[in-house]
Amino acid sequence: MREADAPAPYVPPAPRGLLRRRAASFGHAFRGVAVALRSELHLQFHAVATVLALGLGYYCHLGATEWALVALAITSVWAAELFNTAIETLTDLASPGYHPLAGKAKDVAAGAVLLAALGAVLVGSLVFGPRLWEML
Ligand SMILES: Nc1ncnc2c1ncn2[C@@H]1O[C@H](COP(=O)(O)OP(=O)(O)OP(=O)(O)O)[C@@H](O)[C@H]1O
Repeated sequence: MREADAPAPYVPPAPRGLLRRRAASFGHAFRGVAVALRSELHLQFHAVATVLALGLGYYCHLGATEWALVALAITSVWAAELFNTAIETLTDLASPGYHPLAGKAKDVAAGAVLLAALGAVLVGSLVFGPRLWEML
């Protein structure tokens, strides 16, 4: 069964009150990350890479600016991958059959992930490269 044909999940009524609605929105967002993480192999790879980068950063005693750069690089890749997953899902829903525009949407979304990943490799090389070189 295609994901698009799956029965719609139960959506509870929106909670009353501003704070409860905000809390519910955070819940939806975290559920989105969890759902994508369970289904997307690329995100699971990013999760492992994130743990490794954080561990290496701790080991190398990074400074505040370096931590900021590494954090930005990590979150950029996660954000791009999550947008890519959302676009792929919507594209499969809107265009289950072959369509050049569907292909274009997926290729462009994948391009965003590629650019974010290249940026992360650059940041990682500049921050960790010299330290690892010294260790060798
Ligand atoms: N409905 C479609 N119409 C036209 N081309 C498509 C369509 N679906 C996929 N493609 C082409 O196939 C490529 C791969 O699509 P696919 O949905 O398999 O994503 P993927 O890159 O394998 O990502 P993932 O591994 O996350 O599923 C797209 O980038 C696009 O070029």
